[in-house]
Amino acid sequence: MTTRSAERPPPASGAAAAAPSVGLPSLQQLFNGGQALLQESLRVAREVGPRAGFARTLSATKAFSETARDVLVELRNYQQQQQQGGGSAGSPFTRAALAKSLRQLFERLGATYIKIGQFIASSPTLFPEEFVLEFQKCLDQSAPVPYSVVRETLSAELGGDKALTEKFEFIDPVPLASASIAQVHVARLRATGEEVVLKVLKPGVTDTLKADLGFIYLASRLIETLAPDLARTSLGDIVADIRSSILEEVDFSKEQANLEEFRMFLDQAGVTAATCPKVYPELSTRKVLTMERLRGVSLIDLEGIRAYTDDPEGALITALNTWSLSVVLCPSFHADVHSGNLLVLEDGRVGFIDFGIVGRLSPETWRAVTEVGEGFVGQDYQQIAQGLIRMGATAAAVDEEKLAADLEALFERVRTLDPQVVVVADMEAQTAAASVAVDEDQVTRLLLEIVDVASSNGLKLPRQFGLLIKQSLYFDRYTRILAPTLDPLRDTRVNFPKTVEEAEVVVNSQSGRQGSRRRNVKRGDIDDVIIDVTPK
Ligand SMILES: Nc1ncnc2c1ncn2[C@@H]1O[C@H](COP(=O)(O)OP(=O)(O)OP(=O)(O)O)[C@@H](O)[C@H]1O
Repeated sequence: MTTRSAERPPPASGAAAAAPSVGLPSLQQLFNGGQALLQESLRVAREVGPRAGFARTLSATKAFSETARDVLVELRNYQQQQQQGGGSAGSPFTRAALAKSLRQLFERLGATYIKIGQFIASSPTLFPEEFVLEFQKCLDQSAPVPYSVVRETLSAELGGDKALTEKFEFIDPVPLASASIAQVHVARLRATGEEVVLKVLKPGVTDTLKADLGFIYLASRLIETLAPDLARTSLGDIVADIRSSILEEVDFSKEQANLEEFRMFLDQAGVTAATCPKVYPELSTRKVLTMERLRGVSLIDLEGIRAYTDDPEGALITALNTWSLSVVLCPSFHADVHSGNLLVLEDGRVGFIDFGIVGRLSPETWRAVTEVGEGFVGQDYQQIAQGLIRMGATAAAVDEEKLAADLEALFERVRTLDPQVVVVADMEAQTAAASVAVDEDQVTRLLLEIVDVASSNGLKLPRQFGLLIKQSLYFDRYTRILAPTLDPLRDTRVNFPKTVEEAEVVVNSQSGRQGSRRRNVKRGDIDDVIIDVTPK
């Protein structure tokens, strides 16, 4: 991850920086900004290249016109209903309707925009509720590319056809999974007979990303130039954050590093009941990630889990303990523990997969999170309020008492939430999937409520906090499914270490070892920045 300052585009020479507090830019500012923009445009155009840029423009035009057509149809239906005196159709002019059209457009625009959609979905501290909820539905399933194309990438990345045949005894031409950016194939290593999976970047993704991100960057600069007021809402920061987060996901060497970091943490903490795929660095590049295949079932597949362990509750506690220990002891934490990424393996261990999105916390934020956690355990809402105030950014003083009261009311509601949103064990696969979707939607709604309480009290919370809480809420849901009678905050089998020292005590008591297992944690270059989207 990068810091905001490292990624932030340089200010247009004078235009944005010297913007007046209200009104239109002066001619001189427009001239300066325009010049800078022209230079940027030429640079981006050079980076993208004429072919990629042209092809992208064509496909984007098609996506825009399809979406415009859909919006027009909705508009016509709405008008007809209004004329007939009916009123069941929702107005196409609401923010929710706009969010829906935008989500459909993003799906049509493909990889970059699907990733942006996912970024919006996971950033309730940044975007309005309607958009966060709508973009949860952003589908990341795309048609698989033919194996011959995947094979070309594998060959180019791993040393040619001959090397492929030497290294792999078998590569399954039918993909295990296919998403917008990557496709996953099962394979077997010739040398050891080990079963692996190959996560392969789809061809053309990088060109599309360059073209799209270049366009988005230029659009944000154009807005900054034309509307200096908006420039002061940190638009550049948001674009920079989106850009760095997307680029991280398509560079598999980053995911490799995240996996290795997590494995090292498991090893040093002596965790044996959970694992993540081992990476084969000699068979991995920026476009190909070769890793151990984990065989198992999703953490919410209660019936499937029972085939591997007679203690589903124990599996959940292992997942929970491992994840919370990693937040404290590992430089990064898994920031996408949705049900497809947490497995119960055939040998009963818990498997974490997909480390494309990770979070990192600065020491300050971690201290504040600790305070919030302590307050939560002791139901001390004053303390939770203090922690939130410490980690957030405020323009004016926050009324601590009122924030504490609002939080108490919110958590009361959370506790009494309808617990019947569970996946029934013997459901047909499709029905089960639908239930889970509802479940994940609830998780997001809860998070939005917390963010809402904070912002209605004048607090802006860092994006990393949103990521952290979202994972906690996922675990809360899994508890309702796997261990409805478990109270994680009071059960002595569940550990929530609040500091590195406490985490080490947990580790030592589990392993019977003494001494410090503290990693050389570098938390200084963390990007838990607060991005302010409110016009000042
Ligand atoms: N190490 C592994 N062992 C077994 N299956 C795996 C492994 N890695 C990935 N898969 C399978 O491939 C699918 C896609 O992998 P992954 O989640 O890493 O890709 P992704 O592009 O980030 O997908 P998504 O956006 O759905 O999370 C997983 O849901 C899982 O079914």
